[in-house]
Amino acid sequence: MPEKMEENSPWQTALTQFNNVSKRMNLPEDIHQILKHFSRILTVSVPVRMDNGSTASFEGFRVQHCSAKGPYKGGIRYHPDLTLDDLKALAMEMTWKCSLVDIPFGGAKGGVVCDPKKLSRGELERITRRYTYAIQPIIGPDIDIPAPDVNTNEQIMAWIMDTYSMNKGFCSPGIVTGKPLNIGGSLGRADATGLGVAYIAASAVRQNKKTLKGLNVVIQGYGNVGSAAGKFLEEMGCKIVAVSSSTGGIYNPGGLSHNAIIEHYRKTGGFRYFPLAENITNAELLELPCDVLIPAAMGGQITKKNAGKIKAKLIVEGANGPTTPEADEILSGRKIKIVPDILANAGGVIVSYFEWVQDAQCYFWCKNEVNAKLKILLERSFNDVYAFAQKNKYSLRTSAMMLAIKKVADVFTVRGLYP
Ligand SMILES: NC(=O)C1=CN([C@@H]2O[C@H](COP(=O)(O)OP(=O)(O)OC[C@H]3O[C@@H](n4cnc5c(N)ncnc54)[C@H](O)[C@@H]3O)[C@@H](O)[C@H]2O)C=CC1
Ligand SMILES: O=C(O)CCC(=O)C(=O)O
Repeated sequence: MPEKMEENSPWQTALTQFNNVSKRMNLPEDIHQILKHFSRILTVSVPVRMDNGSTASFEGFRVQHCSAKGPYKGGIRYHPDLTLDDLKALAMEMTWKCSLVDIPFGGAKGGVVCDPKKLSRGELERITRRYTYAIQPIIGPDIDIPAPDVNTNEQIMAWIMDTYSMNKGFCSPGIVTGKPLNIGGSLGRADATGLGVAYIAASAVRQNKKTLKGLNVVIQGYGNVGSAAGKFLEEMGCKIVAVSSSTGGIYNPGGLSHNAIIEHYRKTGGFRYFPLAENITNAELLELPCDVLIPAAMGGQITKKNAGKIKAKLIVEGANGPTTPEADEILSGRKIKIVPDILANAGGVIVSYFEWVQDAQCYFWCKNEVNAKLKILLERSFNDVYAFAQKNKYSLRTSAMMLAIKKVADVFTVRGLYP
């Protein structure tokens, strides 16, 4: 019997999902035991001088799950509600994600408990530099390579790269990905996760002999991932009908122009009160009628409370962990297809891998080359997962996890890392 999955913390959910998939695929017990634990969890104190002269101490973490296939890889999140529990779930998911799309990394995730909206640029820089100093003993271009996640961006990656390089005494571009171009960033990284979401949406509708042309799309969270997905899906012929940020969203069944809503956000700091659109809450947005729903904000948004009211035909998970296991079951009973996060949002870490490769060889690729390689990896991964799901009658999530875990287990078997 699979373990019952309550709407629990992200870590309990990730662990229960792993336990259930592991049981289903008869994962050897010794490998199961290795993978349910973490290689290393570091908690750090980040004391920082604030602009008003006081000193504040923030809590920071770096969680490293498994490095059997290569250095640890995963983003850095700045959020006031961040917990170690969130990061454990996210780090484990990074191991599965990298494995699924065949890039030579293991999983990690980190972050600082802080609210960037309440910090000045100087405070943000000092937090980032002090956090980098604190986790420096366990990161490195061949050890653990951070990247952007929620509320972090290429400027923050530049400060991490600079602090690490200063402490080492030489310039080390390969320490982070998602950096600005002029310090070793890759063309295409900023948009890669969203472009990947669009490629995956196209692959998913292709299975029903359809194209994206004319499909209505709703996107929760129009940040780095959501807005890039919106831009590319619009270019591919979709109609973006609703978008949101943490303060709420807008809806126009006739369609919203990507450029116009971005300009409105730039001027007002939000999407609400956009001309010719209805203001809606994030909860209302998830229940709108549409062809494709893209959650691209925080985890745990689609739950047993709203899963019965979702009207989308297809869900493509831009965010990490947006659907709880109970919601998954309800949606699957309602025949709503879900492309899981570890496949749908893998475009970001794939181009991070390309950035790391380019930094190592000190030779940089053009954007077409980056995007073409991204498309090949994502379409191949989607086809593998889809074929496995069809053959075995599993959901796309279970199939993706099984394929990913199997590849990690095979590495343990060959390397002989287990007793
Ligand atoms: N940045 C990346 O390359 C990758 C990000 N992800 C995941 O995608 C999601 C979004 O990440 P980013 O776009 O990088 O972050 P971001 O910080 O650029 O954007 C987040 C967006 O979500 C909105 N938001 C925050 N809380 C919300 C809430 N409670 N309800 C509705 N909207 C809310 C924000 O206002 C913002 O528009 C996260 O789950 C992240 O882990 C996954 C793979 C890669
Ligand atoms: O680009 C990366 O290395 C990691 C991105 C990330 O944190 C994620 O895929 O969730």
